[in-house]
Amino acid sequence: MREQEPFGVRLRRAMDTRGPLCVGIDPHASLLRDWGLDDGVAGLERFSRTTVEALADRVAVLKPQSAFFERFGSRGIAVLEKTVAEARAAGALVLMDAKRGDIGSTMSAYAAAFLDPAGPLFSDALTVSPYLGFGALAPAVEAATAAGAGLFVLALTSNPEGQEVQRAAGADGTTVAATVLRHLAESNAGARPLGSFGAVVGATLGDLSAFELDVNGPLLAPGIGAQGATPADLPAVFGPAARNVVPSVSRGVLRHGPATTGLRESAARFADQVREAVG
Ligand SMILES: O=C(O)c1cc(=O)[nH]c(=O)n1[C@@H]1O[C@H](COP(=O)(O)O)[C@@H](O)[C@H]1O
Repeated sequence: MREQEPFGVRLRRAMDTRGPLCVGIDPHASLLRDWGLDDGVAGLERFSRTTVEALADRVAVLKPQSAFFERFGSRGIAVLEKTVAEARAAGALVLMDAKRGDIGSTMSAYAAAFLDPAGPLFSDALTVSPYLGFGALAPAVEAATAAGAGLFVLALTSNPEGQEVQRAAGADGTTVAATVLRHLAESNAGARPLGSFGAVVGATLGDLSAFELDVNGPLLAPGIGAQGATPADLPAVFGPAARNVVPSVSRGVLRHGPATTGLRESAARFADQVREAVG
């Protein structure tokens, strides 16, 4: 039985009350250094806890990037577990950025790792990769639905290298990205006010009017800040779908730590700029 409301319902509410900003928790070695922390598990823990304490009570979504925790092995994963639990307890929705994707039978295990409410890494949503076929993600779709969780499926990523795969077209001229977006629209059909199955669409990509971005689900828009995009770019990239965009910033906010005020003021500035750009 579902233990909580669907992710799309919870996300829409959070976007409406807190504003739509997502802040990534990406403990780069260079950021740990800049914060005066050691590049080890103690530094990782301090960095993550500081970010959660500064932001989890005010931004809609926090997005820990799993790789930065995995690089410390089991002790890093233990910090990730605490980070997820503390962020959720403080009221943020947690999007686990692990970009998982495998054949269906293995995808079931990834779903158990991140989308089973009984698991220690259970998160409100998970980033997943559709490049083994959207259908291979079915176990994650099922697990997310059962748990009231969500998925963000890579569609048009913020990095320039993504285009050779994502804009490749089949015999009928349909691009890979358009196919992913169509599957998402089908997965979200009938959901109100917003489906739980989102797309990742970079804010760096310029005009995307060739793509049907209205999938009745959220659109995670990374690339703001360090990768060069700004909130002012959102209307031109997303058009009418901008109302469903969750703009995502990692280094652009994190570089203002370790002071809590620095992190909060930076997030507030991005949130203001998003409000000015998309209302
Ligand atoms: O899924 C993501 O979050 C993601 C997708 C994408 O297309 N581009 C992208 O940069 N990301 C992630 O978003 C974050 C961007 O970090 P900054 O460039 O520091 O804001 C990193 O954690 C990336 O892994």
